[in-house]
Amino acid sequence: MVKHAVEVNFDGLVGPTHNYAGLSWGNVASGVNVNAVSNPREAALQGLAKMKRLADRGYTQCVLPPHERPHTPSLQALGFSGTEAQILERAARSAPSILAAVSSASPMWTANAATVSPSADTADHRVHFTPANLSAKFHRSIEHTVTGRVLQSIFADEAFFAHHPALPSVSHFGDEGAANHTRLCSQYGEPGVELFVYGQVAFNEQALAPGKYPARQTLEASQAIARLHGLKDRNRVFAQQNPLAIDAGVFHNDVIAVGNGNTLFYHDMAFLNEAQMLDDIRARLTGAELETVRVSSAEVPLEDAVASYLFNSQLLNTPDGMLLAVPGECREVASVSRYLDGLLASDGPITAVEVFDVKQSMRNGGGPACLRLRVVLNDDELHAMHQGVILTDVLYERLTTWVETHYRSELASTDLADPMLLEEVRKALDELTGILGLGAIYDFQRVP
Ligand SMILES: NCCC[C@H](NC(=O)CCC(=O)O)C(=O)O
Repeated sequence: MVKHAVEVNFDGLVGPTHNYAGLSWGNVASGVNVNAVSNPREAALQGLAKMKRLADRGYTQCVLPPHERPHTPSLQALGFSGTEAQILERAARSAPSILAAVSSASPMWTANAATVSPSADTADHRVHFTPANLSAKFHRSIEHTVTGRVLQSIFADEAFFAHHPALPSVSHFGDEGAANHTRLCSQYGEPGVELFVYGQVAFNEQALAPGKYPARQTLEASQAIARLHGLKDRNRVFAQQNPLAIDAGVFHNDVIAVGNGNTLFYHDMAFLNEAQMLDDIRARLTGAELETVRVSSAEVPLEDAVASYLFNSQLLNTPDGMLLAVPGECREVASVSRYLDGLLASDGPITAVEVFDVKQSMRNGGGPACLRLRVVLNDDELHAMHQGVILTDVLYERLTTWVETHYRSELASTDLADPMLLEEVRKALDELTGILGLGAIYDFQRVP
């Protein structure tokens, strides 16, 4: 019997140290906005407003907490010693890039938090989670420990949920989580086809790979996740990203493709071997025909797709078709805005477009889809998970007040060494774990 299931979106709450440090080579926005002054308060409120709008429309919306930043244990591991103030001061003086890396609010992009396989797809019929090692970028490689703790705290019941440690943190198994993973199905509760998209093959030096920018996800990582999660051949497809797209700034596949239900929305430059991939999906998808919404380079040039983040949109079911939740930048790029008008006039599966302002995050290369981790849960699983992270009106109000109380409205790279900032962050996060009922998830809460 197929169980009723829903897609739950877990958005990352933007952390109090949100800043522009230019840490992500290959991510165009991160490079362009390096050293701009950020507004962490506005960033967090924009994220909360997106969550609230979707919750108000009836979607089950949850929150994932930010991480402790600057992360002084990472600085200590790299040889900076003394009091916390001295550690920050010494890092700022001799290694400002390292201080910036351990201060990034990058855990906000929860599409990179983990890969999640719904119970309808897995061999043991549990929901499987693997935090992404994010080994391609130092500032992101320090996320998975706390991400794993948070996911285990929320999905604690072993009868329903299985947790794996992150893959080995080396480039051979570079894993960027759900940003390179999308699932196609007829109904959420039916077995689906999980599409794993990788940037390069690690153990074959001859294989085609991008020449300019790094490919963050490897085939070997994707295959390992599929094995760990107990996915059978009929529940998984592996496809390579077009290296030309990566070299044009498509550092994750979710910058150029998004799937939901039986629909795959993508750009014609997204995949290296599109025809084969579509055949592989069609051969496996049961209960529905695959619908493709393919955007040609003639309609939307690749650079416009990257500038607007058209494909970094959330594709959501509505009672009559699908809603595309796009970033505001899509209406600022002429070809994309025109395309969206045409899309709405067509009679395809996407029947509505709504604009969301997540500009603070966009300037670091994170659109609406980067900010959320999708977790398909059946009714029993939804009931079994920790309820304190579900966004209700009350929680929205509490989190908004919490942000307004604790967040600065300006942050420059020179502020990262301010010991007051670290104190503010810890005070705020300590309060947040209380609000969300998550227990001691941060290092500073666990040190005796
Ligand atoms: N899925 C969107 C991820 C965006 C993220 N940006 C960053 O980390 C930029 C941070 C900075 O440059 O300060 C990344 O590239 O992984």
